[in-house]
Amino acid sequence: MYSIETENLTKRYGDFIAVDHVSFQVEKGEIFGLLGPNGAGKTTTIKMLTGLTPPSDGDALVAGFSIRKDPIEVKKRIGWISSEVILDDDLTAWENLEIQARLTGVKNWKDRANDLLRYFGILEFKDRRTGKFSTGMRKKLEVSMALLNSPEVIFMDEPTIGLDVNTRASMWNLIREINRDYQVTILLTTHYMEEADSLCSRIGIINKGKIIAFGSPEELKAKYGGDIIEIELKNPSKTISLENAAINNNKVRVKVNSAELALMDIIKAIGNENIKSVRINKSSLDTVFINLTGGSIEEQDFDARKFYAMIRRARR
Ligand SMILES: Nc1ncnc2c1ncn2[C@@H]1O[C@H](COP(=O)(O)OP(=O)(O)OP(=O)(O)O)[C@@H](O)[C@H]1O
Repeated sequence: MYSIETENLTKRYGDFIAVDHVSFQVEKGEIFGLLGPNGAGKTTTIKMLTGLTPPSDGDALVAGFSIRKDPIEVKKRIGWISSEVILDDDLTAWENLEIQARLTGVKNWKDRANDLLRYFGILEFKDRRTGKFSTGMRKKLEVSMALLNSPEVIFMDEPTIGLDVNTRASMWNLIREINRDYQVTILLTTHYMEEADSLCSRIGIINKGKIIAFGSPEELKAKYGGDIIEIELKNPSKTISLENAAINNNKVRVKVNSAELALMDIIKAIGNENIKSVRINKSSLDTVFINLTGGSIEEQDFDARKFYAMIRRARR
């Protein structure tokens, strides 16, 4: 059973195609990741799935309703956490929840709000202005707001962008916990490989508006990844014959399916006496992305614009 099914979902801005005939399914209860560099089309996909912008072509069913025909029914059944700040810092946590309840048309929200604040351990701060909240507390409140209408699906656009390492780790735990305890399907976007690897049961890799690969992190690594064995030679002038090897000065890089299985044969082929050091790089989503696109999602892709907008608002 699917919580999200997209078919040829497409968004054009003039002649430019931001999302290009994207089709995928997200199973009920899973954490699904859309992974890709800045400008790949992740936010635009979320905006279409949450009814914020209509598709130019194609359609999607979210919680069983068409985003084209029944956007209002879709909105009733989803929660959304944007990478932008959504809290009003001049209001208390409780007042922010009240606004959320009004915006989403949730009638008897108070018991649910109390339960959520208790679940996240911030009930005692409910009457404190959110301007005084730590980043971790803000995230918990934002997630509480997204869960207020008991959604079937929560969309999270770059949920950990700009967070420090510790807060990011807490956010990962929190995402896993709400997925388990509230049985909510989660679709998140990220350009952090390790985030997708750690959190998602399945991933769609999106680049230039197209899904270029699809599967569990393990499947993607097995199909497009591969381990790399790097050997430093003592005597680079000695001839070496190895398949899939790139030799550069005194370094040999060999791409293999499994480093553990291939290592002994490679050492034998090179000769023990000619080896200075051995390094193994295990297959990662980074290798997958490089193999698929020829480039990597690097830290420079980090979106300073969004991050600083968030900080400015948080300080206001
Ligand atoms: N309203 C718009 N008008 C014109 N082009 C747009 C509009 N919104 C997005 N785009 C373009 O569509 C492409 C996809 O943008 P989108 O925001 O979906 O990417 P993304 O993968 O979420 O990356 P980011 O993390 O930078 O937001 C980009 O090239 C962007 O410039």
